[in-house]
Amino acid sequence: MAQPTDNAQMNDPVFAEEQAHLSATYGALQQIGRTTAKALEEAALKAAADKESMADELARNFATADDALETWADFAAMDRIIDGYNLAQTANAEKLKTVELLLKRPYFAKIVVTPKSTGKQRELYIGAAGIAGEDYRRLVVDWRSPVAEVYYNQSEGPTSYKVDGRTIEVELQLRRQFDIDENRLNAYFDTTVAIEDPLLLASLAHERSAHMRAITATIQREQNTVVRHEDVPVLLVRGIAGSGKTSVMMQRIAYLLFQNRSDLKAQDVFLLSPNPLFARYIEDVLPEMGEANPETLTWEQFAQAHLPKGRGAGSPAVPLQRLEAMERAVRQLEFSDGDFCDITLFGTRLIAADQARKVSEKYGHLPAGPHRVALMREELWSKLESRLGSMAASDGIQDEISALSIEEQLRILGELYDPSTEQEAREQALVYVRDRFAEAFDMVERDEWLNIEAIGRRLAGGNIGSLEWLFAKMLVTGLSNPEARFVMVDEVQDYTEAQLLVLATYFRRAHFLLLGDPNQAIDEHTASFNQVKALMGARFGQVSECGLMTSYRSSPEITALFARLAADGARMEISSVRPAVEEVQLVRCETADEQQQALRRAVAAAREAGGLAAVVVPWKSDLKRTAAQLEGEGVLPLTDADTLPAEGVVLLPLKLAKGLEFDSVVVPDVSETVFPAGEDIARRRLYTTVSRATSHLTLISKGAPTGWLGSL
Ligand SMILES: Nc1ncnc2c1ncn2[C@@H]1O[C@H](COP(=O)(O)OP(=O)(O)OP(=O)(O)O)[C@@H](O)[C@H]1O
Repeated sequence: MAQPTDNAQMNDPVFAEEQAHLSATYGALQQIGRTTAKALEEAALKAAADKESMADELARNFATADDALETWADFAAMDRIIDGYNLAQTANAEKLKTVELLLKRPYFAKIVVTPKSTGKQRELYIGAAGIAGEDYRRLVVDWRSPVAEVYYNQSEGPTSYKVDGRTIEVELQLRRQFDIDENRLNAYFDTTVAIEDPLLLASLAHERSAHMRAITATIQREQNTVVRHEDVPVLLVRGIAGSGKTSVMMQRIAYLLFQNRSDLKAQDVFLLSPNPLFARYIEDVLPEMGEANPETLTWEQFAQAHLPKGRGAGSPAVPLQRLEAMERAVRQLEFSDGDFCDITLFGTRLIAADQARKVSEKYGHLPAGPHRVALMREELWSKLESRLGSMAASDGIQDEISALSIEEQLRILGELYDPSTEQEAREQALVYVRDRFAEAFDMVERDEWLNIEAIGRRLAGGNIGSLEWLFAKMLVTGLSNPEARFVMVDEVQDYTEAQLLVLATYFRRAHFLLLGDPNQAIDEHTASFNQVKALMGARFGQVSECGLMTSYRSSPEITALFARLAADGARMEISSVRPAVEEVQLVRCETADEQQQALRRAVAAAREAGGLAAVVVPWKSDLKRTAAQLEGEGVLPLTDADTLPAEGVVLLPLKLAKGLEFDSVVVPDVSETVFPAGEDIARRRLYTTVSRATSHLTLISKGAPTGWLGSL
């Protein structure tokens, strides 16, 4: 391994050579940037000028059918030319984005490989994106390109990578990592082993920041298995706390977007995150990699998007058997009179329940399910149109329009209401009525003419909560998102089987990446990994699995503590790659007063240690009391609506701390009363709490500490 000091750099020919290569690459990138920006500007000017002259030259002659055809052909040709400009502009804009990204750090690694087949040595520089020089030679190779796999495999000598399922055998002669800022080479390292990976250690040594960072340059071998995993219906990743599950998930999204560049858009990817605070914590990772964010939502946001207004997401603790019974019952479902509702808007009934019932009867020969509902929806749509048509013809409407302000008339009609003929009056009235009742079409589209509550109760054989309501709607109307291509579920151990079934039904064509840690299941009734596998296996046929056992977050001392708290199977394999910091502090107090003093001292020490510290309490209901104990200490209580600050001391409940990390963590009470030794959920809650800390952990106990801590 070469890690040149400043002095050594002067005399190190390799360093000088690499600095020269970096300077040349940087210069080339700047040149590409300039050329591309110029091309963009010139093309924009030319397009504007051409559009103007093309528009002037257009004959706009519709006198005869032939003239009209010719005019349309001219228009189409003009459109094609404009499309061509737009395409070139988009490509150039993309290129400029890549240059901007690479100018921050042109590359982070170099590999020298010799393919067995050709025996011709290749030198490749790997960066956050790929780009070719003006001479068309590859300047930087994208980290997601097939050959870059060799870098992540981390072994010198004979190795291989895959292209379209074909294995390419190569000899890796050199694997060099770089610490680079713009055009300055700080150091280079020739390495293969993670534990001696200086770039990784340097990256881990940086203070943690308010936002999660991409780990592109330092993805480890076991993590790379997940990032570059072949496309499978369901990939289940089990990883200990801080093993990089979330980081790996973000890298995989970037990888998939690259792999499927031609047809996968970020909006076809969905990310289920534990809470909005966490969603904000990760929102910079993909943009930092030059990619757009996927649709990120919590379970509550997902559920509420489909539930009737005012209905909460409800409890997810619904037995799976109940949903399975509903699935069986829907096969025998018959609609009955009470299953239909009026569509009413602003006090006007636009579609009567009885109309919906009649439409349903018309399709009575079909099973009461998605196909029949789709046909009914279409017919009710037409009925709504005719209803609005007759409303437009009624006298009252004309008075309503006349009473509108000038601004409203212009907004809705695009002109003032001043019809010269009956026909014109009716046309304008129709525009007005359609605008006023536009929401009614959405109501028809959302099948609000169906009484899902009543149908759901029949399917479930009793009263239903929000989750059953949602599932009943999916079963009966076919509500789903068949366009979604990938669904990522972080913290999967916190989902119940029922929630997973709802997600699997809604995203029925998507491929799933599920990441979690059974030791971090902090709620009752959530699915075990075996249950996750059985459920997803039954729906999608195949569940592939990967494991992550190294902690990149916590010091060895903290990792050793949560490894002791892990369930037996995982305990032995858990390790940390960070340098040692300090022992975990356990402060035993006998009185409430002592505990408060200890807490205040711990908070002061955490503040002193720098970075971001958190006081993590078990429940939301503990917040008020702890905040009172810490009054005057400048501790910031956090809620769902907040964003994580870069430094200071925050106070938050465990549920909100999920997935996050802090330089210091203070736990106000780890006594037997709060974490009873006989309860497994207490073990998991303690494991999750302590594993939020990267460097400093202080546990305070009022009375005897929980038996889960053993002889700490
Ligand atoms: N290969 C890596 N290189 C650099 N940093 C890494 C790497 N892998 C993980 N990390 C860092 O380790 C920390 C933990 O990562 P992450 O939050 O993704 O883990 P996790 O498994 O999702 O954690 P948890 O389940 O405990 O919430 C983060 O600070 C992340 O940046």
